[in-house]
Amino acid sequence: MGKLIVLTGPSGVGKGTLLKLLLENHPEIYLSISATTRSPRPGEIHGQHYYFLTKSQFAEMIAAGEFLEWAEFAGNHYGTPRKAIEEQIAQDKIVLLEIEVQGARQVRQSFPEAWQIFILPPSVEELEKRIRGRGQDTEEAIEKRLQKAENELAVASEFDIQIVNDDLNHALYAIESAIFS
Ligand SMILES: Nc1ncnc2c1ncn2[C@@H]1O[C@H](COP(=O)(O)OP(=O)(O)OP(=O)(O)O)[C@@H](O)[C@H]1O
Ligand SMILES: Nc1nc2c(ncn2[C@@H]2O[C@H](COP(=O)(O)O)[C@@H](O)[C@H]2O)c(=O)[nH]1
Repeated sequence: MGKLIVLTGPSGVGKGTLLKLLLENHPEIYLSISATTRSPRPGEIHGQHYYFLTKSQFAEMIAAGEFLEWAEFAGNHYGTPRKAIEEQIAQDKIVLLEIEVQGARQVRQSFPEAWQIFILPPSVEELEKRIRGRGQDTEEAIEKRLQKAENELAVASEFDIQIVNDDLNHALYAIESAIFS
């Protein structure tokens, strides 16, 4: 059987940036594509970055039990489609989820053998700088995400390992060591 790795942590901490580098180094890793009711950001493609769904399509998937986990985050819904994950794990693959904290907690319940990595910012000030610097969210969305971050950072110790994303390459190396050692 393969293994399930969960990358979690507050919005803007650099999960997506680290993931991209990780997949460049290890193309054999299968990255789960989430569903969301959020609108696409410029350049985001349906079926590649997310499955962009309407609220009713998302609700239908919940009702049909098609999510491994799902959560409401900063005004939108996000969920991990179950089928692809189960298929890839059955094929012995390393499967990676990049999800927020409530979803990661659900995975802990349903998939206790999953290895959960929490990414921390060097400071809250730096986290805010990164979310703002990304320049892709409205002021309202940024405020919601920063508020959420406070509670998320408080539970970092629940997860198997905590990695500070200060220097990008150091953080990447720490993730690779956690997954492959
Ligand atoms: N180590 C780092 N040092 C400086 N800037 C960084 C670092 N890692 C990521 N960033 C920058 O921080 C911003 C947010 O990164 P990213 O979008 O990867 O965060 P995220 O955790 O995936 O956010 P979300 O959960 O909202 O998708 C980006 O502009 C990225 O270039
Ligand atoms: N619980 C889940 N969280 C998810 C999933 N896919 C992404 N996310 C997390 O949502 C926030 C916001 O993402 P953004 O793309 O709008 O910036 C971020 O923390 C993601 O990790 C999912 O399937 N389930």
